[in-house]
Amino acid sequence: MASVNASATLGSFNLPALVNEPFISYGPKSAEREHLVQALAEMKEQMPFEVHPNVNGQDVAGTLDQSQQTPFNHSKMLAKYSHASPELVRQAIDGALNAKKQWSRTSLHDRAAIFHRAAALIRGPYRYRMMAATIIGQGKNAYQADIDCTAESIDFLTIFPTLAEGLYKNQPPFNAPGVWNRSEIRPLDGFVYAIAPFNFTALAVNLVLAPLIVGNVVVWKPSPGAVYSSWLFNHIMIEAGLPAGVVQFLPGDAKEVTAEVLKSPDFSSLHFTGSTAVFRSLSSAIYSKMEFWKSYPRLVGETGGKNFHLIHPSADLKNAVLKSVRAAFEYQGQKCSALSRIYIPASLADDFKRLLVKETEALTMGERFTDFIGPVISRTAFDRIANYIQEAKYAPETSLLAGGTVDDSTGYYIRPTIIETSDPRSRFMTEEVFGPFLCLYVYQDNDFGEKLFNLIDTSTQYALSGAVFAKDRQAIIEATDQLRFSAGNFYINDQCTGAMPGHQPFGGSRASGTNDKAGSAGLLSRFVSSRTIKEGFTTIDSVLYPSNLD
Ligand SMILES: NC(=O)c1ccc[n+]([C@@H]2O[C@H](COP(=O)([O-])OP(=O)(O)OC[C@H]3O[C@@H](n4cnc5c(N)ncnc54)[C@H](O)[C@@H]3O)[C@@H](O)[C@H]2O)c1
Ligand SMILES: N[C@@H](CCC=O)C(=O)O
Repeated sequence: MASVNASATLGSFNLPALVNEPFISYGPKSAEREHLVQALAEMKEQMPFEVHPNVNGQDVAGTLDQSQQTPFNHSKMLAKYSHASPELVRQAIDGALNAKKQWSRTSLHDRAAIFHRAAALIRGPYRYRMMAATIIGQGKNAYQADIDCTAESIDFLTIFPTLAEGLYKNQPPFNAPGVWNRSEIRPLDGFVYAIAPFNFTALAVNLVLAPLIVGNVVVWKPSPGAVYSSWLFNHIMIEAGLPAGVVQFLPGDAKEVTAEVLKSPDFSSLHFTGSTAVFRSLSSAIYSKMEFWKSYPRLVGETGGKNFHLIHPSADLKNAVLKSVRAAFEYQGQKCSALSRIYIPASLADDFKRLLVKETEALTMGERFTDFIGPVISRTAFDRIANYIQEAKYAPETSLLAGGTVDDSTGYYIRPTIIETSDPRSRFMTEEVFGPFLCLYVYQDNDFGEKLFNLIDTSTQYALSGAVFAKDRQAIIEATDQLRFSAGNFYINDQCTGAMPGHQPFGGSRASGTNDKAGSAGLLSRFVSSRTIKEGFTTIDSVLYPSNLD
């Protein structure tokens, strides 16, 4: 019998106050830029690093036959790593279930202390190593890495304990005389399986931490495109005091690891972020054998998008253009929220396109601090996006406005590309590309209203992120109302990317996911299976009620 953690019984603690992690500028001549330059140089000197699965708190050495290249230069390896075998996956599940006996009894405040300690480690001694790992490994510039692996990761680490405390405090409002009703926030039966995407170090952090803070144990398959930053985060959690086995870090063949995980009847939840196709196939596999599981598995998945900007004739043109360029091309369009289709009124079209193209063509590509654009993540992504752009360039209904060229001689570079189409339901306006590709459609000003809203709402299967740009309040009111189900994150006169935990809880519905919102209390509640306790303080003298008496 595991011992009960005593500290919960010796005080009613308050968590540290929430402070949003500020962004760092990394401006010219700043001290932080110098630190980062040094960390990047050191990492390039030391790489490739060796990464192995980490099970029950130990690295389990295997054959280093996998590699994570840097997308800036495909001849350079950031890390060599080994895959978890099916046998190791089984050991990891057993170890996690064993670790759960104590972790599920550990008080929220002790779990929170580990989270806050990890936040302090990222804020302090690990900041520049995390930055360098995310920049070199995932192809980000300094700003994109900072908002991700430091600011957003730290925000998840500090906000989850506070959100969990809110769940804990959510107690039954009624107590009859002589009765005390209580809700106990138990973790799910079994273990949670987390599968992470490559594009945000912080999203892996979210996938692991949300189940963890409410007492679950997590078997985690990181993305092959983010192995090193993921390993580093796991290492930080261990250094912060996370007990062995609570998180099992399992880089591996996605299908093989998943097949092994789904052989365990103790699988209780899939926490997934990635493409719609993969989440759908996993959901089908899980739903197809419901009688096999010990409980009803919770499926939580945040997936793809075809995100829009709708420009009204009254919009501030410059603001709309500049934010559209950022939304479409920051991090090479490899954000699930990236702008990918834009609707422009005919009255603004010439000026809008002129400025849009000018600003896009001015963006430089490369590895320098001054470069806004970096490479796409991998050879597979490069080939897929390059082929897509080729098809878009030569389709009969399109014309190329900017970009359209690619270069994989050193890294996986694709010029930010803008295509105009005369067919608003063409595949270029409806399919996710997940790269630096923007499709533009010019509508007649008179069509702003039901006809256009209906087009935006029904032309794709996705409903992740979108924005309206207008000065006319009535236009804003109508768009906000009519596009209610077209985006889980809706922006007014702001770009459709850049959601931050605790500010804009993020997620979409329809084919974009289960919309449980990363970094929200709603998400935590998906990993909770509460127990209601009723305690009676009074005794009774008779079986009969007064209504039974003569
Ligand atoms: N909605 C969101 O919050 C959000 C956030 C980030 C990324 N995304 C989406 O993620 C996608 C890009 O990320 P990606 O390229 O890493 O996605 P992906 O679907 O290719 O991979 C995601 C994860 O699934 C694993 N995987 C792949 N095939 C699998 C299989 N058959 N079985 C089990 N696991 C499998 C991968 O190894 C990886 O760990 C885009 O579609 C993007 O929109 C969504
Ligand atoms: N928080 C992010 C989520 C991006 C998904 O990949 C954003 O909205 O930019």
